[in-house]
Amino acid sequence: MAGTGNVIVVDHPLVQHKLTLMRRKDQPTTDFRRLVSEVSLLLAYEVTRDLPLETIEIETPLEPMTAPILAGKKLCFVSILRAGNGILDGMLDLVPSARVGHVGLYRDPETLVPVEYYIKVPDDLGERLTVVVDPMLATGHSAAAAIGRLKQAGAKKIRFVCLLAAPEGLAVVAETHPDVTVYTAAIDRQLDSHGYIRPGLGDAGDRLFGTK
Ligand SMILES: O=P(O)(O)OC[C@H]1O[C@H](OP(=O)(O)OP(=O)(O)O)[C@H](O)[C@@H]1O
Ligand SMILES: O=c1cc[nH]c(=O)[nH]1
Ligand SMILES: [Mg+2]
Repeated sequence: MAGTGNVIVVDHPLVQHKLTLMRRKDQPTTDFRRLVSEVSLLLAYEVTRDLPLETIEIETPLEPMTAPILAGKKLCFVSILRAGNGILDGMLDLVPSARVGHVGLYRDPETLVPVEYYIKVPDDLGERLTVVVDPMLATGHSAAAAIGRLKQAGAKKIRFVCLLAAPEGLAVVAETHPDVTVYTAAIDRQLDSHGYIRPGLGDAGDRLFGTK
C-alpha cells in the first residue's frame, strides 16, 4: 500500500494483475464483472484495515477465551450508481453485514457535470464509517458531489474507493473534501478532452453491464 496525502494506492500484486486484465479491450463482460468483484474484495480489505475491535468472552470447543470482534456500529457502503454496484458486490462478499446506501448520479456527456437522480442512505450514517464506491474518479465532480450529499445526510467519516483515478480528479476531491482519503488501485496519466481516463479502461458502467 503506497500513500501520499489523502490518496492510498493499493499496489498489492493481485490487484495490479487483475487490473491489467480488466483494462484489456477484448475482456468479455462476464470476465470484466468478475474481475471488478475480485479486486473490490481486496480493496475492501485495505479500506477496513483499521476498523476498531473490542473483546468478548467466548468458549472454543476446548476452553474459554477472550476474543476480538468488530466494535460498535461498523460500516456503510455507498454505491454511486450505476457503475459503483460492480464494486459494491465484491465488498459485500467480504462484509455481508454492512449497511448499504445508493447515490444515483450520471455525468452529462457534454458538460461533464454530475446530475443527481436518486439518494437513499441509512438514518444512522453518522455513526458508521462511510465507504463510497465508484470504479472511476475522472474529473472528480461525481465523487465530490456524492460526498457532499452524504455529508448533508450526516456522514462524518468518509473514505472513497475506486479502481482508477486521474490526477485531475484526485486534486478536485482533495480540494473540496480534504478530510476524505481515496483508495485506488492505480493513478493513470491524464484525462482526455471527453473526460475519459487515459490509458484507463473505457466506460466502466458499459463494460460492467454490457450496454455498449
Ligand atoms: O469523475 P467524473 O468525471 O465525474 O466521472 C466519473 C463518473 O463517470 C462514470 O459514471 P457515469 O456518469 O458514466 O454513469 P454510469 O455509472 O451510470 O455509467 C463513473 O462511474 C463515475 O461515476
Ligand atoms: O474513463 C472514464 C471516465 C468516466 N467514466 C468512465 O466510466 N470512464
Ligand atoms: Mg458510465
